[in-house]
Amino acid sequence: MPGPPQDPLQRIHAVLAMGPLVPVITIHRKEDALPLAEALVEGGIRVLEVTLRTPEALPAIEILCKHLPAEVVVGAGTVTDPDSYRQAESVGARFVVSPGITPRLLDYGLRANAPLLPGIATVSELMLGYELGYRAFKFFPAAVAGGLEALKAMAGPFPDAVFCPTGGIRRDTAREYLALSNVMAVGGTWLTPENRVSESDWPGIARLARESLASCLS
Ligand SMILES: O=C(O)C(=O)C[C@H](O)[C@H](O)COP(=O)(O)O
Repeated sequence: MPGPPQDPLQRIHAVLAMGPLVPVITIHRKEDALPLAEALVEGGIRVLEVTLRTPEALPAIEILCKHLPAEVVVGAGTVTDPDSYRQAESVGARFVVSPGITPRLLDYGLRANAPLLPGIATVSELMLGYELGYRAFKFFPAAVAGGLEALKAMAGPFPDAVFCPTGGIRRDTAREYLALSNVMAVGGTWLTPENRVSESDWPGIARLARESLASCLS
């Protein structure tokens, strides 16, 4: 049997194929990282994106990579330049998500250990990535950048491009995005509501994940 794909451009497809829902997580208290992630995993989530928006993010990624089961993939979000990309890789991030693209970021992603899911909001941005060989993109901010109709339109000229729309997606709209043939997964913060995290309501987080997955897969 062939092993896992070596090319970062293919490896990001393998990450997106692991689970249809990607929680976008911001960690404010380091001690929340593991119980929060374990609750999501208990609810059926297999891919986690921790945003590099707080000083706790890198230590949190390191903790999660060390303690979560190997079948759970932890990546870094809000990566905007090669320096933060390198930092994310150095703590074990298995993939990297950017909200947008820059030439330096796209170039680094071609050589990186952790594959890149580059963020695009327009066809021209998609084409910049496409020209370098990227075929999987974060579509951000999905709801305001054209939502379902934009993704349907992109399938015409770019039938082999796949997307993880993120931004403004909630439990009731996730299902509609996932029904599109070019959407492999959807991301969002709705899976980790701030009030439940601050109250350490881990059973509530697990339940929300389970219910969201069930409503997307039914
Ligand atoms: O930080 C990044 O790299 C981003 O691209 C932004 C996140 O994906 C959105 O903040 C999702 O937020 P919601 O719209 O609340 O689901």
